[in-house]
Amino acid sequence: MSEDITQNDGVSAMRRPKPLTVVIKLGTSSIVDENTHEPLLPILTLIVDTAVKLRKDGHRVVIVSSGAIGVGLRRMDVAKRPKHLAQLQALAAIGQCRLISLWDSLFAHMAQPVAQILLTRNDIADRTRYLNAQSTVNELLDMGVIPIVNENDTLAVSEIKFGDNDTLSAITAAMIHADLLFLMTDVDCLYDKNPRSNPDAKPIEIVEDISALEADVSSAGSALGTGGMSTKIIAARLGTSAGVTTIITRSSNPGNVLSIVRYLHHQPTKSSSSSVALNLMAASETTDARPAPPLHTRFLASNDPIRDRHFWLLHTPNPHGTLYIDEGAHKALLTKAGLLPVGVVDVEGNFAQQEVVRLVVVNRRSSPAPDGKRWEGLGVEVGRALVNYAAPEIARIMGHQSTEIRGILGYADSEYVAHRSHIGLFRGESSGTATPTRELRSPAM
Ligand SMILES: N[C@@H](CCC(=O)OP(=O)(O)O)C(=O)O
Repeated sequence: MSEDITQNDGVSAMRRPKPLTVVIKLGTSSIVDENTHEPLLPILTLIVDTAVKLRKDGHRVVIVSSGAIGVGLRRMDVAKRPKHLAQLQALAAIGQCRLISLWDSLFAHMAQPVAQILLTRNDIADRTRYLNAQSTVNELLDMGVIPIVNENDTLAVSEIKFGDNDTLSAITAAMIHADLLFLMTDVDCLYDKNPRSNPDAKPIEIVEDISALEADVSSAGSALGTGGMSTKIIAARLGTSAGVTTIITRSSNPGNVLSIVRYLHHQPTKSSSSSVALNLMAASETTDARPAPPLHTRFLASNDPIRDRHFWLLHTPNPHGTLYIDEGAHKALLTKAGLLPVGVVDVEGNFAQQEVVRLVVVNRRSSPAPDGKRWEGLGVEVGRALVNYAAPEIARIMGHQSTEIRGILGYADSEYVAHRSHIGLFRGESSGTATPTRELRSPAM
């Protein structure tokens, strides 16, 4: 992640880290006052200042901005967030237009163009739309524009909602292979206990392995927003699994973002071969004399990130069905083999070829439910796959050798029910779309 640059004299060559792609997520409570719903102009102005400085440092910046409903409440003089979905959607439609115009006018003072991107989960579910969203955001970044992303609340109903913008920001960051995701919140960082009720709570500054995290995430979201600390942890799991270093820091001091990025992007020595990737790691911090950055929690990105098609597969909502597979098949998937029909135990749903299904591991030796439901509802979801055969076909070939497929179906498109490159396996991160069969590995809380 670093590049060689040759100075004008053509003699001295040094390495300087490549610019970063930085996603900054602001929740409703950072955008509008919780009681009056008036925009928090001092914070918004500082965010603009920070984003413009990051751009001047050469970085690519995306803002994920909540606040449409909050701004809509103020615009229509509605005192309390309504419960009715249609009213919320109407307020979001009113507020989003004001919100983006507010961002646009603030950034216009600094001659910084911005763009509005509104997404629903369905946009992510459809592979073509996902790739379109990815290339549009990348194109905007190449043009030096700051995309401002929010959920398309007017279209999103519960089953196609991200639900909270923490998740949306992590999916956006993963989609564009961001280096850093900042989740701005009302505390400096994550603590081992709730700092509001425990004065001796200790900050957690670096999280190397999020699955081993022990922290109190009981702080609820604000009256307007939907998130809280727990959705930030889910977002951090998503982000880090996709190779995005995820940072929690205080939203009331947006300048922290700039200090942290500069700290992480700093090149310690001229001759060092260290890269941005190394700088994002905890170990490098013990060896250089940089001034400490502001307090924050940094979740380190996975060294083996799940990206592109695999990330999309795992986080696409509403899989079309379920394949129950045995433990032998699961083991084979872990060693990077594809899914053969012999390892499939049961099929649920009526999906077609090339649709996404859940993969659920069951223990073949434990007998299926006696009520004729077979394996339905049993097992643990371990991943998702894009299948080569439709549900009725898999029902016929399951348990058989691949060499028998042609004899059974009259044709054989592939020896695999799903090719390994079309299978994504969970590693402890949450898709936010988990099924009841899925055993989520949540942090000890
Ligand atoms: N999309 C919604 C915000 C969703 C939400 O509540 O997000 P957050 O405030 O980040 O918990 C809006 O713009 O009002």
